[in-house]
Amino acid sequence: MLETSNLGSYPPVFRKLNSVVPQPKSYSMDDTQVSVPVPTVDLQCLSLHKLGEACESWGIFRLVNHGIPSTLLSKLQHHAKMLFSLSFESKQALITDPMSYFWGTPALTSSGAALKSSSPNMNWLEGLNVPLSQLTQFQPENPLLHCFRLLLEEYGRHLSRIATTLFQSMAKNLHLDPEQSESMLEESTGFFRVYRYPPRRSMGGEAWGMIPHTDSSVLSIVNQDQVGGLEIFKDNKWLLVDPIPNTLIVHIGDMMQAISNDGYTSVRHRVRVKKPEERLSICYFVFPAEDSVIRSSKYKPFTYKEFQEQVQKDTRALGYKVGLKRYVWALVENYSNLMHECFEPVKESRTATHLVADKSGSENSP
Ligand SMILES: O=C(O)CCC(=O)C(=O)O
Ligand SMILES: [Fe+2]
Repeated sequence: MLETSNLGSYPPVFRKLNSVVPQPKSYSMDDTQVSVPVPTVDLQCLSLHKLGEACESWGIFRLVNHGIPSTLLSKLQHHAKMLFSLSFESKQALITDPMSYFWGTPALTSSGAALKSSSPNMNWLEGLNVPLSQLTQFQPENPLLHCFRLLLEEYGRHLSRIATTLFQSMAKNLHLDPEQSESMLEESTGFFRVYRYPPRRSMGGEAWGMIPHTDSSVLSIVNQDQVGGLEIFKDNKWLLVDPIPNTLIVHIGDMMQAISNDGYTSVRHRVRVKKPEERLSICYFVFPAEDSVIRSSKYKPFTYKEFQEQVQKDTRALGYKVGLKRYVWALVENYSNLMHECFEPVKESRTATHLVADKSGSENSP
């Protein structure tokens, strides 16, 4: 429950607990909530067949027997909770480069600052952005932050191991060329997002913690507390992914979708904030090496760097992420044919976006 004494820990915009946040129609909250048992993958006895099925049919799975001590998971959650409960001003002062503190949006620039978007949507969250490769440079004097940093470092080593093991098994399943696939998951690109979703009280007090989106990553690995709120879109329905202690949720991201030639799907998901309790999650994202070219029969070749720059451009200009649709061969070709038929020069402002943008698609996120 949100204690009044804790109010000062929230960014001011979240302190008017009963204010209604405007949400576009496509994000309407009235659909029913049904829990879904997402497929389970056991990392200790990894079945390539089960893993393949989960990635093809769901784009998400629950990971068990991952080898992370439960004490590390609970210490991380506990420390994250304590950090977030510091005053808003202390967090702004303490959380400095290479970490960053943000709220209201998960869309950040490469330096970790909130990205200015044309979208009016408010995501009901505050978060820390933590680039793993720069974590050792962060030597905070604050003992709580120092301890949290050490825990994240240890956790980061586990997640690099897990992501690599999973990716290598996926690459085997997909018969990827081992030499080419090596640069498709670059451990040094890994970063954490630690989120707190402030609670909402009754009476019209509803908002999205995070609006519907797909992740741009190869893989994303979520460690959520027991409050719940993560939902996925499957078979035209939004379904709740219940929290289960000591398990992790793995999402297929856009890059994995492209690498797999659409064999695996980057799952659309969102976070609902409804309960009068705050929710905490610690999410890990990993990407291809920035300049490695991703080739597939579905998409024109691109590097992750280009993709990310495009996502940021779209988010600034349109208010949402166009994502992979921008790179679909057929759409790109149709568009240029259309232009030739019209005998018109292709104007800078009329890019393929106008043909492929899908506002229900998503806002930018990792
Ligand atoms: O907090 C969560 O459970 C999910 C966060 C998420 O989807 C994201 O950061 O992209
Ligand atoms: Fe996400």
